[in-house]
Amino acid sequence: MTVNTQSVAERPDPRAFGLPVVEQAQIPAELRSLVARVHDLIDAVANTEADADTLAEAASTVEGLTDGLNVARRQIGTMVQRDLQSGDTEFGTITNIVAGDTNPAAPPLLLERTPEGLRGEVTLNTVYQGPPGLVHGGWIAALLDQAVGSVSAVETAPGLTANLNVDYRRPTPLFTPLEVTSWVERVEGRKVFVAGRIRAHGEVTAEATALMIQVSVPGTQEG
Ligand SMILES: CCCCCCCCCCCC(=O)SCCNC(=O)CCNC(=O)[C@H](O)C(C)(C)COP(=O)(O)OP(=O)(O)OC[C@H]1O[C@@H](n2cnc3c(N)ncnc32)[C@H](O)[C@@H]1OP(=O)(O)O
Repeated sequence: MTVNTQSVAERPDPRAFGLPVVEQAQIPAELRSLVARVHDLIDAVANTEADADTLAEAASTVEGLTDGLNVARRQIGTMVQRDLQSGDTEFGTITNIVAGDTNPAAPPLLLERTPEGLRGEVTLNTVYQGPPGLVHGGWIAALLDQAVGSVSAVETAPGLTANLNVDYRRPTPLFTPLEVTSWVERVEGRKVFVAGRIRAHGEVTAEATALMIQVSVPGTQEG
C-alpha cells in the first residue's frame, strides 16, 4: 500500500527545529572505526574474566580516552541525514540508541525502503541479553519502535510514538540474523497507524502495532 502523502521536498527538515544536521557521508572514517572498536569493547567488558591487573590497566586507559574525547562534544539533538538506496532522504538523531551512526551501544539497525515499507537485518550479541541466550524484551520493543517510527517518517512525516503494543510470539535469539520489517497501515490527520515484525530463521518472534503522531513544524500553518 502506498501512503506517501508528502513529497520528499515537503517533508520537514530538522534544521527547521533548530537542530544541527550532519550528512552521513561527512562522518569521518576515523570516527566510524572508533565507534566499531568501542562497540566490540562494550561486549568484551561485559563478558571478560581477565585478571585484576588487566582490568585495572584497562579502566585507566579507558578513563584517559574518555577525557580526551570529551574535549569536544556535539550539541544534543544533532541529526544525521541519510540518503537511502531508494533515493529517499531520512533524518535520525546521530546518537540514536538503536540506529545512531556514532553510538557504539547501537546494534545498529539499518533500514532500507521496500515496496511494503522498511526492512533491515541486525544480529545482537550479549550486550542486548535478557533471558539466557535471548534478546531483552525492552530491546525487542526498541527495535520495533525504531522501525515503525522510521517508516512513518519516511512514508509520511516525522512523529513521536504515542502508543506501542508488542506481542512476543517466540523467544528472540542472540547471535542470529533478525529480519525487522515495518509498514504504514493508514493515516488519519496527524495520526499514523503503523506495524512492524521481527523474524528469526523466517519465523515471527515479535510483532507490534503503534500510533505515531506527526510533529508540527515551526513556522508552518500546521505548526
Ligand atoms: C524532523 C526532525 C524531528 C524528528 C523527530 C523524530 C523522532 C523519532 C522518534 C522515534 C520514536 C520514539 O521513540 S518517540 C519517543 C517516545 N514517545 C514520546 O516521548 C512521546 C510522548 N508523548 C507526547 O509527546 C504526546 O503525547 C504526543 C506528541 C504523542 C501527542 O501529543 P499532541 O501532539 O498534543 O497530540 P494530542 O492532541 O494529544 O493527540 C492527537 C491525536 O492522537 C490521539 N492520541 C494521542 N495519544 C494517544 C494514545 N496513547 N493512544 C491513542 N490515541 C492517542 C489523540 O486522542 C488525538 O486524536 P484525535 O482527537 O485527533 O482523533
